[in-house]
Amino acid sequence: MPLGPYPPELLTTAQMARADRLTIESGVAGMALMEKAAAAIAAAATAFLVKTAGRRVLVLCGPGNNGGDGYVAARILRSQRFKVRVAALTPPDTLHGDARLAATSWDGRVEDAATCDFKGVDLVIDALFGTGLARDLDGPTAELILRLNAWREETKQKIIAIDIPSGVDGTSGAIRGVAVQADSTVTFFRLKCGHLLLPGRLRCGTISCAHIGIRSNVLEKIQPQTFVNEPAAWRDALRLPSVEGHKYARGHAVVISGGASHTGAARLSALAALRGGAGLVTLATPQEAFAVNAPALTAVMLRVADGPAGLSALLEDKRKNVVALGPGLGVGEASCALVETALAPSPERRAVVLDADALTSFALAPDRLREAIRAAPGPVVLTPHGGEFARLFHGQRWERTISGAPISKLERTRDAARDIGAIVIFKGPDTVVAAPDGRASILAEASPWLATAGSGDVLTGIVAGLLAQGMEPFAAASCAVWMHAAAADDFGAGLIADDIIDRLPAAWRRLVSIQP
Ligand SMILES: NC(=O)C1=CN([C@@H]2O[C@H](COP(=O)(O)OP(=O)(O)OC[C@H]3O[C@@H](n4cnc5c(N)ncnc54)[C@H](O)[C@@H]3O)[C@@H](O)[C@H]2O)[C@H](O)CC1
Ligand SMILES: [K+]
Repeated sequence: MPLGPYPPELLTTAQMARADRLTIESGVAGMALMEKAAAAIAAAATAFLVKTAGRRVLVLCGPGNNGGDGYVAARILRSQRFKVRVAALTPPDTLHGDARLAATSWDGRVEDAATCDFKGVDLVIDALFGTGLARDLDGPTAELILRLNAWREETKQKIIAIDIPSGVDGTSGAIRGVAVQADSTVTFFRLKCGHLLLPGRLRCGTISCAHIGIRSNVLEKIQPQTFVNEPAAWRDALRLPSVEGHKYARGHAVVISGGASHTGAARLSALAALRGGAGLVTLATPQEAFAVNAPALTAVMLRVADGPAGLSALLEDKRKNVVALGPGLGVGEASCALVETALAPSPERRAVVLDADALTSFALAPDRLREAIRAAPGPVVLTPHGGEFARLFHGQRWERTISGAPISKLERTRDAARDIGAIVIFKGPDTVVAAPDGRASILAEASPWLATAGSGDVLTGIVAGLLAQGMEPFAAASCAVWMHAAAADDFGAGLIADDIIDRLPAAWRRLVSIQP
């Protein structure tokens, strides 16, 4: 369960190391950063121990500066009269730099972590590895982490991780061999991508971010491209209705219905587009499905549009500025032709949202979709889930990075967006949105109840609704993902897709109440 709101930027471990270097070059001592980091950890530990009346802390220290933070936190906690034990992977006199200085500030005993026990311990502080983790953990270190996790499971006692649970790759969220299962993670300056990407996020517990004296202006040099998907990242781009505005000023979205036996999905998208803020929404239906769709619609309008010719005729109305298709559309050549019609060159910068069958229809011919997107006059947003993503982008690099970590969902989405020239919303519990120019956002938290039939159709509609209002496309895609999650969060347990639509006004109210 992460706990927002967080600072907007997300960093890779290399970017964090650069922030650290730039700060030290500007005259701040590395030890001063470490003292502040350790103080934040000690404060989190104290809050826990006071609440539980526990007194006994075990700090597990690794060979680098993460371990250094651990030694300093141990010293601070002992000065507060907690019973503190320190166990280390390597003897303190083998450490270097700030870690060595930190270790000398601890004048107590240092046990061997490989053989230490957890008897009577109320809280473990994991200071084994942080952002310097460079390869998979194995041998005695891996055994220690397995023992630690088993102790937590058995005793229900808690673990606080310094910076990131040891074994989680800060950049990708991958587990490098094994990883600590923390209850709480205290990180510094900015969250790392691996805090929000799965499976890393599930190892962090609640995440908090402490300020340790690194100034935000270092980001001007680092230029992060990845953001937490929270309103701070896109609230300025939101279009709110103006007093003198009319419905056409808020755009007209067209959603394409499937055949008579597959109409529900597109109706969910259409209603969500309206709730997403489009001024008008038309459901374009094949003649054969007209009688099914007509009695099921009220505020959404209905027009017959058979095949590409019917769609072209409908789109002659220049005010129809977004087309969304895919939900319930069917997989095959007929859907490819409809997508190509929606993307066809025209003087208008009409936006297109492609989901579900509109994506799967191109699985055997992704180049054909790429060509159509390249020729499209307006922004294009694709909303694949894992299966659709794998089908469409199967030519992607899947191998590991130089350090051996798997390519993350973030990088795969970014590659896909660049490759196909569209904004890609890669759905899941850690939904990533990426734009062809490299910007990306990661959703911090989503209700597991969102994994329900029709949920994706609703997201497609919200994207269309926001694009219809003229919102900048990357912002619109990120905002749609957030609104979808916020509506689900507002509803709570037992959610079905229709409930997400019903709760979109609550998400709007949250957004309207935030001052830009
Ligand atoms: N960034 C900041 O502003 C601050 C960071 N602090 C803390 O420092 C760590 C990062 O420290 P670093 O020394 O770079 O890395 P680690 O401590 O995570 O570990 C590096 C250490 O471990 C060895 N190593 C790496 N992978 C493995 C492995 N799989 N098996 C065995 N050994 C491994 C590597 O060779 C190094 O020796 C950051 O997380 C913060 O906690 C500062 O204290 C505050 C400022
Ligand atoms: K750690």
